[in-house]
Amino acid sequence: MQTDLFSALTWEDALLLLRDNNLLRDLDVAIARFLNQQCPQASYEVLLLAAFTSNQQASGHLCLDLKNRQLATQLWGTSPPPELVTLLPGKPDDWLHDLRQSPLVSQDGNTPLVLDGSRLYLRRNWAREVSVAEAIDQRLATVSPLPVKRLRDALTRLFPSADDQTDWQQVACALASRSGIGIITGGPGTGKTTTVVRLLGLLQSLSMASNQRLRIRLAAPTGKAAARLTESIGEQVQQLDVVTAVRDAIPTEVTTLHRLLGTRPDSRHFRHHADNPLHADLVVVDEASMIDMDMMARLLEALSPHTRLILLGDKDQLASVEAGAVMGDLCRHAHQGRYKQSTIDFVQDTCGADISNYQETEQAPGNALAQQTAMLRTNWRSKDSPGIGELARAVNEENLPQVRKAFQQYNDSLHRHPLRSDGQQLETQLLNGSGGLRALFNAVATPPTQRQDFDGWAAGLLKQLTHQQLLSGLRSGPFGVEQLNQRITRHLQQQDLAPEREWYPGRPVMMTRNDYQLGLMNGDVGLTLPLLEQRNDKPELLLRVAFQLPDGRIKWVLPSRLDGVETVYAMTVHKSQGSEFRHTLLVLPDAPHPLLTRELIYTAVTRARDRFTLLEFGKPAVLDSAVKKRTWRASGLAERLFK
Ligand SMILES: Nc1ncnc2c1ncn2[C@@H]1O[C@H](COP(=O)(O)OP(=O)(O)OP(=O)(O)O)[C@@H](O)[C@H]1O
Repeated sequence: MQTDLFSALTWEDALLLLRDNNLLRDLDVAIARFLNQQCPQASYEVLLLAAFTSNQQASGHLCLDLKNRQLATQLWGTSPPPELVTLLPGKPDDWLHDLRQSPLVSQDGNTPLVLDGSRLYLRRNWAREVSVAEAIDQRLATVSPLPVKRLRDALTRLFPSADDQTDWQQVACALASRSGIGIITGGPGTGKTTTVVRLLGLLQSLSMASNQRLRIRLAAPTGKAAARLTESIGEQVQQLDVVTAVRDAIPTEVTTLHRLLGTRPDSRHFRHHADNPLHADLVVVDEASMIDMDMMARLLEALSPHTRLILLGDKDQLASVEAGAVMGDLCRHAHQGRYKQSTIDFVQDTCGADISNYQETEQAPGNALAQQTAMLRTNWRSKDSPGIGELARAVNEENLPQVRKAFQQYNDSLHRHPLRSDGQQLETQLLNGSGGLRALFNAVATPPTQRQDFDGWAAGLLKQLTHQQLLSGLRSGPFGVEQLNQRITRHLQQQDLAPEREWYPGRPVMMTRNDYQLGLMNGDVGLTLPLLEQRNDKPELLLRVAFQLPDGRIKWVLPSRLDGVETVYAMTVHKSQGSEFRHTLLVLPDAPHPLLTRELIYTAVTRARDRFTLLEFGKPAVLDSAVKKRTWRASGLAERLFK
């Protein structure tokens, strides 16, 4: 039943009106229609709430939390149209009452909608969340205590320089070695890769001492992240202080999660699942903040109970594109530690370190997962460019004076440029300089003459492409990547660097979907290059797009073979996750925007290795407003794990 202006509307009219006002999608209306077919007596309110629940996935939420103070924003967005709000009469308590009475709703997953406390889920999302929580609980219960003395000896060998200060890398290794799951979080350069390589050395040497060689698999959510980790792991394994046989038994090839689980053509299902688990004793997944709830559920399903899982990632980065904020939920209290006395004793015995400052309290108790979680706290890389680390920390701590101070203090690596939207300063910035597009286009214009040099040339240019990257938090609008890419392409044409054609030498492209036949994944970046081929004894210039595969090989693809690609002079911050660029430039629009959040700014800043530039089309307050806004995603995972 409803009131006011729209009192004569049926549930279907109301949903269509909401859809026409972009508050719902066609899919959400279709779900409500389906539910109405299943249960013709379903009430107006329940059908509307079902459609709104379905719509939450578009914003990354797993459910509609009827008791959360952000409910109004979840339902209506940041500027609710007052007359449309009356389409859903009543209050959350009334809705909860209606839902509990509805045959479409249960608490145990036997109905299309599930009400869990005050959280309303579509059954599939609820089932995913429950399965992730249960799988993590099971893994936590798989305790595999190694003899303390052997562990201590091995840890001392691997971390020889551990002084009086707590070496969190060593602690992370100790914790991860004792159960079926370990979580290592830390900002950029805090040594996640270093730690995991030492952990692999530790576990493999202890296992090989008992004549068992661990089957280890390494993975990351995207091809780019996998390629980056392959490179850094390869270097670190070489430096590992273990016997050669152990070093040789540590893989350095990192695959994508999709490949790890085994994609099947034309199917959403993977080859590995509960009935056909992965053949692995230890699985390490990097960039875990990019894993959504669905993928995490599939990953956990594909692991047999004895397989140890290590998740690495930065809990403060943007959450996954799809629904869920799994890493954030798993690491909710990582900063505080919340260790139990037994964990503190274990760390003292194995590492000789005192972590009692991070003990749980009565008000802040630690759960089993917290005992398996370690946060790395020292940024080792920032010694080279401390400004980036300082800025990232200030953003993370919502410390606006410190953000401003960082830009002033580190003006060699941090820059703020106010821009006019009608000027061409943006284009000038991107073209000039050592990592700029002009240098790239010049290099592209001189292809090697010998076939055997093609791959090396392409690898060098793909690396050069990462010297500079323009990012935006938005896709559409004048400051979104779509228009920025058009703008830059136009400018390159005006400068006679690019012709007015779709495909031309120097055009960087990004995959916008997975192409299993080509072995390319959504987010992979390629560069269009001219190749000199001999055809009928004559040199002919052919265009091919070069991609670097996670194992370092170059894959050449005909442009016409690529249908899911877009130009990528500018990239969304979401898509930049898992990548690092020497110079990262972030465009900020002329006014605050709901999508610009602290996590987004932090993620953009931490993509930069040497320099970070803010290109501001509006007032400095746009940055302040973004830093003050936190991303929030409705999910019950943390509560399930911390119950
Ligand atoms: N304990 C340490 N002592 C000295 N240098 C270290 C230590 N740990 C890591 N480093 C150095 O810091 C740099 C960053 O380390 P690493 O690549 O392991 O960090 P990460 O957290 O994996 O970084 P990313 O941000 O790329 O994910 C490397 O050059 C590494 O050699």
